[in-house]
Amino acid sequence: MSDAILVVNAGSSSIKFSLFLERGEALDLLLGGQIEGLYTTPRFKVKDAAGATVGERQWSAGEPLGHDGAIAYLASFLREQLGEHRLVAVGHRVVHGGLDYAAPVRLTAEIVGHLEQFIPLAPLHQPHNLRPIRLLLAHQPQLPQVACFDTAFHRHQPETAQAFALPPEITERGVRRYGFHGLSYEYIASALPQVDPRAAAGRAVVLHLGNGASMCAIHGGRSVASTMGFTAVDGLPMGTRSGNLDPGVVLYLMDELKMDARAIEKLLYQQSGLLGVSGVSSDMRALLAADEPRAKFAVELFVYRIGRELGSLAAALGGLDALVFTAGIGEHAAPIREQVCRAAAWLGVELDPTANAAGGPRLSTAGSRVTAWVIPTNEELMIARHTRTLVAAGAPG
Ligand SMILES: Nc1ncnc2c1ncn2[C@@H]1O[C@H](COP(=O)(O)OP(=O)(O)O)[C@@H](O)[C@H]1O
Ligand SMILES: CC(=O)OP(=O)(O)O
Ligand SMILES: [Mg+2]
Repeated sequence: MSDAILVVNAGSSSIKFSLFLERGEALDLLLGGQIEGLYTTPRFKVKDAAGATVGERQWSAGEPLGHDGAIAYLASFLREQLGEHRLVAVGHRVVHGGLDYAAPVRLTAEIVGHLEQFIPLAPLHQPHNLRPIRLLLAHQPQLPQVACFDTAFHRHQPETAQAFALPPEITERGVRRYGFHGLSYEYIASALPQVDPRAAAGRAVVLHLGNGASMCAIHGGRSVASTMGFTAVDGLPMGTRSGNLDPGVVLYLMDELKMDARAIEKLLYQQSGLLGVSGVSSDMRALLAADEPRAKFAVELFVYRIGRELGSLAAALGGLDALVFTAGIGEHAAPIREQVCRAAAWLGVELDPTANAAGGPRLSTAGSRVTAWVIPTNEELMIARHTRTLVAAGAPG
């Protein structure tokens, strides 16, 4: 029998989860999976640490499963899987921690109330992140819950990296650059010393290219700049998000197209990015396989923007020692990595095409001045580590 930590990453249409067992110093994955397609075509799939399927279910269109139903289903599934093991804590990914949360925190109803104020800053994520926390607080108030924030890793960036050029009365309201995907970057920063000690002590740009996509400049293990800002719609074009935009475009949409805030929100978060530009799909696999010129242009634009941001982040670092690719596209899309590395040749990146086609981990030639790597991210393990540390320290709940 072991103590178990459940990790929950609840998104707008999916709930991802992992169950870890505490084995001395180690956190061993027992199982991990997700319920995706909530409200449309819900599918549940769970695998054990060796990748074998241990649970699978689909719901028919006549059984619209939402967040609450999915959580109830998960609770009974996990109770069964836990068997002899004892659930000691639940760790959650919470996307926005605002100004106040620069580290993980043991959750109380009061803190959840405080975190609800950031819903407008992360409308695709925050409300869904908080929902299972509220439900668990109501049903199992004695079970320790910990929030791990995507913003926390970036909170110690230099002030110049965090500030917008706005008057202080606006900045003081918390209107500043936060940056996201911090749990992923923190995990990569923890793994890089074993992979490339020189870069871990020096200057690396990590490219988290998933459905949400961002890049982070890391110096000696600390975040110094990132492409996402006040919200997770900033920076690179993403699956359905626009990425950075001249703010004048928003004024134009309001004044000339008479769009209100909700309509603009929908456009920028759900109808833009790879999906909006291609008109085909938000999924990079579909775009790489498509012949339509618009699909090709969406990929070209994605790579171009990455190249531009790379120059900017390398400038913030004062040079570059390594590039690290991670998340769905970064880990699996060799053609994207190849194009990005070619666009980064001027910085000293020399790609080894064979290594790239093989998926790395090293992508650069032996003689390359700047190294390039694939490191699979593990936000769940990072959350489990934080949760264990906080609960072991007896943080009050
Ligand atoms: N083999 C692949 N080739 C190209 N893109 C891929 C591949 N596998 C996954 N992806 C991309 O990764 C994206 C999902 O990344 P992921 O990090 O899992 O996202 P999220 O955690 O934000 O849901 C998908 O939208 C898809 O475009
Ligand atoms: C912050 C963010 O964009 O997260 P995700 O990639 O999960 O959408
Ligand atoms: Mg993700």
